[in-house]
Amino acid sequence: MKVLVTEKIAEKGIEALKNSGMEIDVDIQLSVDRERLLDIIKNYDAIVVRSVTKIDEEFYQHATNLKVVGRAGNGVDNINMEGATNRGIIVVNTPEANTVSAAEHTIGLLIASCRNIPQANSFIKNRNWDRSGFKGTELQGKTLGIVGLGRIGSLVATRMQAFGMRVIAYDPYITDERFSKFSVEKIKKLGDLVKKSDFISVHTPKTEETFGMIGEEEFKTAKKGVRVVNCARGGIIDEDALVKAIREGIVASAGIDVLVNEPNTTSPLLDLDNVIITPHLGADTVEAQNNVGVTIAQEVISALKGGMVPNAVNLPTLQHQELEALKSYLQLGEVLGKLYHQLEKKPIEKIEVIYSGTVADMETSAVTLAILKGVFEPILKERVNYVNARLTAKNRGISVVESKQTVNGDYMNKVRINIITKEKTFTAAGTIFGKKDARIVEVNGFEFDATPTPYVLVANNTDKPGMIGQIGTLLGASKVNIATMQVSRNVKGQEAMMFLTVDSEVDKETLNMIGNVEGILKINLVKL
Ligand SMILES: NC(=O)C1=CN([C@@H]2O[C@H](COP(=O)(O)OP(=O)(O)OC[C@H]3O[C@@H](n4cnc5c(N)ncnc54)[C@H](O)[C@@H]3O)[C@@H](O)[C@H]2O)C=CC1
Ligand SMILES: O=C(O)C(=O)COP(=O)(O)O
Repeated sequence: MKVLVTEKIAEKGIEALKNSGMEIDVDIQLSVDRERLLDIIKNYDAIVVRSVTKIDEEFYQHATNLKVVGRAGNGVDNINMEGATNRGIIVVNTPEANTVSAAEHTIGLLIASCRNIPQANSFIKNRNWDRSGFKGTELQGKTLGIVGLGRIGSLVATRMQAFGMRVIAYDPYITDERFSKFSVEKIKKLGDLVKKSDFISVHTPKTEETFGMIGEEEFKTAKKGVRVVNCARGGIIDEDALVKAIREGIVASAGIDVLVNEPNTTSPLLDLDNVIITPHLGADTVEAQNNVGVTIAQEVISALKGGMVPNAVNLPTLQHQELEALKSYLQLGEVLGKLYHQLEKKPIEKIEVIYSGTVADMETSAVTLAILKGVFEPILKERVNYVNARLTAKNRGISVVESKQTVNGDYMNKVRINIITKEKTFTAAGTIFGKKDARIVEVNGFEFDATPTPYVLVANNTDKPGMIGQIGTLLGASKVNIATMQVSRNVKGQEAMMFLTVDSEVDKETLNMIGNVEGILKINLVKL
């Protein structure tokens, strides 16, 4: 596997990638040398970027072997998510790794701007001593309005409370409990927050809704002398409107870490004395970069290995513990799904997934993805993965319905799939014994207790003497060892199903010979 790193990440991260046996190329120039990037990206399985490299539709068209985009950081606004999902490319980031640094930088900008620290520093370093031009303002007793009370916003909120600030926030997407948890007053309308705040700090992602959300209209109603900070994304506070509001004396100072266009040395904000600007340094601390580097390396490695990754942006969000608890169910889900196209050939109309018992209390959306991945893998191979499994079903006109039953049946937990076609419904069910032992417990109404193994022979036969012996003889003759064997029937003398786990592949000729045995109705080698 080859990984291209186009922006500076911590040495520890590079080492971790190398130690996993990947071939790593680091070329920081490629973040801005677009032509060369597009030219060589086809040679790579994964790319690791920060906020500079633009991962857009044109990029994906050249990245024909790409499986993973690793964002060594938090914001993913430089990455086209739809393009990745359509192609089954996993996008992973490190949303927790640099939050403290971003919050601390926000606070640094807030204090430095309201006390004119950078301006005074430049002044004295130019060999001037004059205290008259730098009078600041205290924080204590002032109102800080936070827009976006997420990871970083909430850290800023609690830290600024220690300065004696009254903290209010506008975030329509979080619960009242989150406001209470951080002792932050909830403001229902952005306009009201703007009117009440002495300081405004934005902490939302850049979205269609947030881009320009603090603009000319908002500045018209803001308190005269309001101070603003943007350490989130350029343009959340509209840059032109900010320049105007500063010139008009509405905004007393601004602390800015991010600009709409980066890198940028020509923004009019740079000409204003009461604006202090840093070149996107929010995440630039030793701790954050070590954290980010090591985390992204681990994530890219697991994503390349084809598994679920906790911080995959275009997959259900899972915490590490949740993922641990779900691992065996993901494996079981894939196994159940894989049975279908290896046993049946009918086009699917609908897939029902029923979770019952203890698994019903878990975050099962990822297990449904595992089932869908399993269903399509035998016919689409590596073109289907966790990222595009749902989309693949949708594009094929297949509806997917999940339901949960908390009542326990025969098993502590059970995952059941009903695959509905025009002619019939295929069913399969499985359970997890103990902590991690997956078992197939039912296929098409026949009950088993079968441990999935890479090769399974599944036969439908008439329930009569001699069937097992004949299959055993034919497999023995072709040197295939039977590991385990289970036979299930519902009515004596009618149809039965055999489940034989075998230690190696069974060749076509042997399969044909078994198929020709009188009483064998159907035989399939299933690869799980
Ligand atoms: N300057 C830097 O170097 C860094 C910047 N960032 C940026 O900081 C920002 C915040 O990051 P996190 O706190 O980790 O994100 P988060 O996802 O934890 O929190 C964002 C919050 O914004 C809220 N939100 C979304 N749309 C909103 C709207 N229209 N109005 C009000 N609230 C809205 C969400 O409900 C959420 O609570 C992101 O833009 C991220 O890219 C992050 C790290 C470093
Ligand atoms: O993590 C983020 O969202 C940041 O803004 C940090 O960006 P960077 O990795 O320093 O280019």
